[in-house]
Amino acid sequence: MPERGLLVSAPGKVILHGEHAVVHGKAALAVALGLRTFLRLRHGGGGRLCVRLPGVGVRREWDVAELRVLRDRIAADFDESKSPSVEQLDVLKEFAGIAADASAPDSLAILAFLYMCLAISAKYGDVPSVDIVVWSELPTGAGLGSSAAYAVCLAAALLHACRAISCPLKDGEATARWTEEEMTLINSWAFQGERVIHGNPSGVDNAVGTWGGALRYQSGKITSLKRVPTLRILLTNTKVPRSTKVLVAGVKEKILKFPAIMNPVLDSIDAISQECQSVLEAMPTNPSPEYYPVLEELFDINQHHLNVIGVGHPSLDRLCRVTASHGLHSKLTGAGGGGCGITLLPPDATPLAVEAAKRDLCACGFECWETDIGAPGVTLHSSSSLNAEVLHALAES
Ligand SMILES: Nc1ncnc2c1ncn2[C@@H]1O[C@H](COP(=O)(O)OP(=O)(O)OP(=O)(O)O)[C@@H](O)[C@H]1O
Ligand SMILES: C[C@@](O)(CCO)CC(=O)[O-]
Ligand SMILES: [Mg+2]
Repeated sequence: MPERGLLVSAPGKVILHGEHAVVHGKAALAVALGLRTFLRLRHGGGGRLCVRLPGVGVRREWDVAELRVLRDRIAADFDESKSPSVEQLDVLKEFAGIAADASAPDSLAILAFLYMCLAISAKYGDVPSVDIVVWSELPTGAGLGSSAAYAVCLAAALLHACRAISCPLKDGEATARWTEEEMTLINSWAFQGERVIHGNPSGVDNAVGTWGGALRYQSGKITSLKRVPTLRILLTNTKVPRSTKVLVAGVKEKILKFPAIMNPVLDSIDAISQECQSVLEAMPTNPSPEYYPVLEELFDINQHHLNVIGVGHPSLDRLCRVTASHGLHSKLTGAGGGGCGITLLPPDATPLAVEAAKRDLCACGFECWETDIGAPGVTLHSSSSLNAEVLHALAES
């Protein structure tokens, strides 16, 4: 890789089943999306570190010397297995002029950046003098893992800048992936970044952002699905804003208040993930309609459960009603409370029915699109793969 810099990307994700339950030790099934976050890092020199995050309206620049002092102030023995402490985050907030209880997208993005940059540079090298810009095809805060894709890109780029991971890209190659061991390191640091943004993440989103494909995740254990059929999924963004951190905290509160009522619901969600995995692994790669009634029923049951644990929203109820009126089954995906829903499109759904459903969803003010699933995880790109459109967007940001 030339010293000029690097370009990395990581995919968003769709959780088929197991959101929220996965935070409490149950299984989740998740697939990587064909929508990605990109990060370009350029070695700057001049002792400055510059970050541009156009998706959340951030443009910040610091003296590397100033960041070194800050790092030494919060220095502990930083490690990829250590959570950021409240005290460390308080010092970073004060430094960046962020209110103690701030939860705005730009504040959380800066905080995650500062933590990851200082922690990684403390462990592996020095604070790098670089220019970083991050942009995304993912909607922010809509349930598609934008925070994890951001954290995975940051982890890969900062580890690379500190020479803690190699440069797998060979001359003439457009893209390359890191080794399993390096991806494990990227994933662990991305998890710490997710902790800054989410408070108490399960780790499923950063696992998908790192490894890509389709996987089962439970208590940190990642298993690739044996076989993933080509599922057609319609994604719908209700555009209702919500915060994963707040929703995850709300579920925890409900479980503590009504353990005997909520724990069986989480067990049932776990059984749904199990059942869905068995069906997916039994399905032929090419879609076959006979498996779909079970998948659809599992969507319906889980959507009810997610309402019971308090993460539904009237906009998501509406989404489910609209698609049901066209014979299609939907559930929320990610943290819920608004954000995105997914609709299963069986091979025997007529193009007319799908088009009519899309039209009615758009008439509700929602945005919907079909996208590929099972995309590759964190990837290093040659900088020549930046197309004109992207270069223009970078110049504008
Ligand atoms: N492209 C980006 N640039 C900078 N920060 C980002 C970007 N994308 C996401 N973020 C950060 O992640 C936060 C959104 O994370 P949140 O977990 O609430 O939503 P999500 O990850 O999109 O959904 P879910 O966690 O349910 O899948 C934003 O508020 C911002 O701080
Ligand atoms: C809601 C949740 O289960 C998924 C968010 O995409 C939170 C998490 O697993 O960290
Ligand atoms: Mg998130």
